[in-house]
Amino acid sequence: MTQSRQVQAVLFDLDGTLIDSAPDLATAANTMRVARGLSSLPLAQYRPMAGAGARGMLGIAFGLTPENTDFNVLREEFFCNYERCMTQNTHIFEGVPEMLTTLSGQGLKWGVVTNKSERFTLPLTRSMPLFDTASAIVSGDTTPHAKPHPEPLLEAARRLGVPPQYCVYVGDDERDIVAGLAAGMATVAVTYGYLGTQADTTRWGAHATINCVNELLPLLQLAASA
Ligand SMILES: O=C(O)COP(=O)(O)O
Ligand SMILES: [Mg+2]
Repeated sequence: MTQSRQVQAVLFDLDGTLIDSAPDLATAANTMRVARGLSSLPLAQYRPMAGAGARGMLGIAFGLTPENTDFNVLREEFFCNYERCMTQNTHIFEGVPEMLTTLSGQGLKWGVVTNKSERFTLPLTRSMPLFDTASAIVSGDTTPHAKPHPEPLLEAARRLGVPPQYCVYVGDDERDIVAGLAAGMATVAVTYGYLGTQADTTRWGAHATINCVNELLPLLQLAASA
């Protein structure tokens, strides 16, 4: 982190940052393929696009883009499948529970800002006790705009009662960093989720990039004492 600022709260993206939802997203897309007589595709094929949610999965499964006329109908079918399987093989990334416990122990608040809609975010986070200690959970449809718009991040900061300049936003996609910077927050890009360490995150403009969960706390302590 290059800027000197006192960190009071850490906000996290959900998919690809706190949780690995790629297996269940892939299952929802493969269910659609199988229903059409096509074979399932391997998870490795879906994984790099998991950060783009339904759009990413439908792109891999059927080469679909939001410009296709039947995109919305197929996306709703995907959502219905995902709703049925979304807690089956989704897990929290290694090191996340310990990292959040340490953050809370240091008196920092934490929260979630995701582009997933509340329809999925709320049941998913309620199914994992980890999220009981989150001070705010803001979804893609909680405010009128989703990331890369800064509004959901500003809403989370409001709910935490922490000015945005004292918040750090951690995410695995360029839209996370764009939103964080627009909200006036310090930003950290992560590569351990769906992208892999070869990902070129430098052009996103994040204050820092981490390749594993354990790198976050030293970075924040550095930022806090800089
Ligand atoms: O489901 C999505 O579109 C992505 O969700 P995320 O913002 O938590 O990465
Ligand atoms: Mg993400």
